[in-house]
Amino acid sequence: MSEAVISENATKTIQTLCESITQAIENLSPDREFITIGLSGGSLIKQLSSEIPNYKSRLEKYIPKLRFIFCDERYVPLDHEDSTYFGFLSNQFFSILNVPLENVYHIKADAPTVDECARDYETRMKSLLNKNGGFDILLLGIGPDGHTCSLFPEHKSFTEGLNSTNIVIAVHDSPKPPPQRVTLTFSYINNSNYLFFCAVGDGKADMIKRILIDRDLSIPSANVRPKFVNGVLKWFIDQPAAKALSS
Ligand SMILES: O=C(O)[C@H](O)[C@@H](O)[C@H](O)[C@H](O)COP(=O)(O)O
Repeated sequence: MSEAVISENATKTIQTLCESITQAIENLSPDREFITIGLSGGSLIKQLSSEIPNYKSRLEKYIPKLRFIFCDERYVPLDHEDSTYFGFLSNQFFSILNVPLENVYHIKADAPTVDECARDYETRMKSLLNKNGGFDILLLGIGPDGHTCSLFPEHKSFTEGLNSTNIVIAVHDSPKPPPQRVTLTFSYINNSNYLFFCAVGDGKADMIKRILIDRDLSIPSANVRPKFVNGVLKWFIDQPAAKALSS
């Protein structure tokens, strides 16, 4: 199932996203010992952290089951301002929800190389895969160039991300700084149950049209599609990001 939910502004978009995350957790919970949630970086960090307190009471009883991973992460120290983990920590996301930090699977930033960092992260990801061989809920952002996670257009990360059988690959020369990153690959992204994209602002409008109307598969984000009949792909978009859809 694929759906686009257009809200009038960024705040409403994030509210709708948080409502869907909460419902997905409620749906999955009866059958699950634990539920994996993949986080992305960029603007999503602040947006999610500012809205999530409103969902705290509904989420409270599920918190012990939640396991957080990162859909991609920058290979920088864990207390570096570019670290997505640090971004969520410093915006109080985990503390607001009382998530024990041992349930947050961050990269080993002191791995000697980004390749070793990717291999180590993949090893720890394996125990979190669900029976479909994917994750439960992935929260995805999209860049103005159409990248998602650290899978960039016209870049080795994209072809490798499409073809690799690894869960996690290393990126050495990301066009968006910082250059060294690790990222999930498409097969594991697309094996996941709930794929929630969040796109706000008119900087995303052209890409949203090329993905949702033109179905342009040269754009990495357009290749995010659940493989399972029950898989859900939902785009949470504000009016400015949706402005090219009706023209
Ligand atoms: O680490 C990163 O850079 C992200 O994980 C990246 O994939 C992000 O989600 C998009 O670039 C959208 O970012 P914005 O919402 O800030 O445009």
